[in-house]
Amino acid sequence: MRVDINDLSVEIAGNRLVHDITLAAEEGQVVGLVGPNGSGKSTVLRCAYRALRPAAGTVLLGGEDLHAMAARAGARRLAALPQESSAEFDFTVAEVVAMGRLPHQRGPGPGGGGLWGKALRGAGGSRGSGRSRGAGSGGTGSGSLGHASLDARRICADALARVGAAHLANQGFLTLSGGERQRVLIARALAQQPRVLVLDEPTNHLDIAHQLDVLALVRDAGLTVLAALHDLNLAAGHCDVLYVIARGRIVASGAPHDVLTPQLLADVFGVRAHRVRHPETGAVHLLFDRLDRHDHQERGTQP
Ligand SMILES: Nc1ncnc2c1ncn2[C@@H]1O[C@H](COP(=O)(O)OP(=O)(O)OP(=O)(O)O)[C@@H](O)[C@H]1O
Repeated sequence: MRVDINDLSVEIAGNRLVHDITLAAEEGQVVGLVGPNGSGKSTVLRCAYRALRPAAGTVLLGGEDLHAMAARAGARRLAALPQESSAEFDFTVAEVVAMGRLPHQRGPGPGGGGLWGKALRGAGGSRGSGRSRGAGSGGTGSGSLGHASLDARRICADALARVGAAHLANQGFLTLSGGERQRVLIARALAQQPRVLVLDEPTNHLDIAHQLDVLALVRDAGLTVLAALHDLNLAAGHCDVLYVIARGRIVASGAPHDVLTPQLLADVFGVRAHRVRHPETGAVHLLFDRLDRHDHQERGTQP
């Protein structure tokens, strides 16, 4: 399913954070957003997964306005991994992944019982309850899916296995390391079986092997992906198209190595870049040195 973000602007408390952002991800493309800290990547993505309503512009999923869709219809099409999950899930890993199935569950929606109610309580009500569970103390591994269909259980188990976290199924989410949490939240997004994935820094907290595994997994999932990434080599190696954002505006877009030129990297990121070839694969990699701040400021740009 293609994604079109058209002329998107976001204002908070009278400040315009992003201006006239237009970008497109074609069906099955992995599209990366790169840019310095505070440039607006998360703000754009938050509009794309409906955590923020834009002041102007649209987010279209397959040509339909996401912000005009019912919540459940949107969640069947699009799953998100926010940069920092504010929810402190007092649930087992299996239960957290099972929440990915909520948009597909028949019966009452938000405000009703079952998993919807449990998830909503978890996002707010359980904060600070201190009722976290250790490994092996939290039930059956199918967790809250005790009453779910075999199909849903299989989908959740498969999603956990794909991120290499099947062994964590019974562990309390609050007891996980940062990288384990990140992988479980990616499994939850996969269990949602969306057509579009929006990922804000998916490699956050992950060791290098898991960074490569998760990006390969995302690449191979066949979904349309919109991802904010800080590591420019990972972005170049795993994205079909990159958009560069600086100070709330898109300043470049295209195939990764056409976009990440030494000039752009100097202007936008304040670094001197050297292109080198991998001795075995021949793939281009970038090496960076910090540009002298004085030089950088004289060019009228800000890192
Ligand atoms: N709720 C808010 N209120 C005020 N300013 C905000 C709010 N949310 C974001 N901003 C500001 O908007 C700008 C863009 O923030 P955003 O989180 O989108 O940047 P980013 O490119 O994702 O940064 P990073 O790489 O550091 O994650 C920043 O200057 C930030 O301080």
